[in-house]
Amino acid sequence: MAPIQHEVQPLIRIQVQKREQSSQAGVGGNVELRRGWQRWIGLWTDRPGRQGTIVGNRYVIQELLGMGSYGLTYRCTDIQTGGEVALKEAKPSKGKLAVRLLHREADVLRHLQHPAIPELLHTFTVRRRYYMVTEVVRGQTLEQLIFEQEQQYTERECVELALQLLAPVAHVHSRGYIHGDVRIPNVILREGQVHLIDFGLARRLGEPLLPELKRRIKDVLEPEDEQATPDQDLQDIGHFLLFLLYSSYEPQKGHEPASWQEELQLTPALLELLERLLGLRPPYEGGAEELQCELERLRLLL
Ligand SMILES: Nc1ncnc2c1ncn2[C@@H]1O[C@H](COP(=O)(O)OP(=O)(O)OP(=O)(O)O)[C@@H](O)[C@H]1O
Repeated sequence: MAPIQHEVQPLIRIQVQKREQSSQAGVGGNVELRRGWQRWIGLWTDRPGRQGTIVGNRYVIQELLGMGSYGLTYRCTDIQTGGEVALKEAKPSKGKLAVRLLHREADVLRHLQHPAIPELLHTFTVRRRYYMVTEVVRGQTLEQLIFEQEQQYTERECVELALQLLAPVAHVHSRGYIHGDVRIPNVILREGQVHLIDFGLARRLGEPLLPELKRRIKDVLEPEDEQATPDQDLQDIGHFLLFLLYSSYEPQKGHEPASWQEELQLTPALLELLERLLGLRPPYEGGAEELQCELERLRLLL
């Protein structure tokens, strides 16, 4: 498969790299030594709970679903209902910021109700650790599908997936928030249906980025990203589409890296849509609704 990361990277707004860069910000002195030390402490303090461990007298850990920058998420059995849930814990090594983000995530999810967004079921604190319980989405993230399963998507399938993703994103906007982190690792596909997860960076429309996060990513933050606007999620859908489209790109022999426009050779209407999403042409003033109409129109052409 094509080296997607490399090809798309120059265009991807810095979100993909935010996490790595954030750990470097403000580090002085012997950077390597300090980083190594922090990594070691992180590995120890963030070691996942074992299978069979009961959390909060109610949730039995079955497996670790994933460890992100600020949280550990487990698939658990709820002893009270017998059902499966996702249990997310703030990453201990990330201290108060991770706990704050998890509280914010639960607060946002409380305001959302959409079939493509996991429902918030419960929050609790045990031994000063905060936990959030949501519906579990059994499936694979688009990141896993593209990079591990080497799944390839046609233009039409990409448009279909973007349309599906737009539904929960539009719902988030209609409730007065932006998701703020619409990326392939935060989109799960289950039985062909898209689900949007990870609301840790969600913000109220117009709300500036948390000062703690701003400090960590000050080198890479674009000024227009500071105040939350729906455009940021739409731009992220543009990057999401690029990742999907590159999944079926095969470089020619002796190929020199070129722009994504040259490499992907897209249907003109799709090219225009992407350029508008990525800020290379006038944006969609009508937000998610206008984008939805455009994608539906495009689907008929492909
Ligand atoms: N409700 C869920 N159902 C199924 N899997 C989930 C769910 N929530 C999270 N996961 C899995 O756990 C991983 C980490 O969860 P999440 O993205 O919420 O953590 P995070 O620390 O906020 O990550 P990030 O670094 O991407 O911000 C996800 O990539 C996904 O694989």
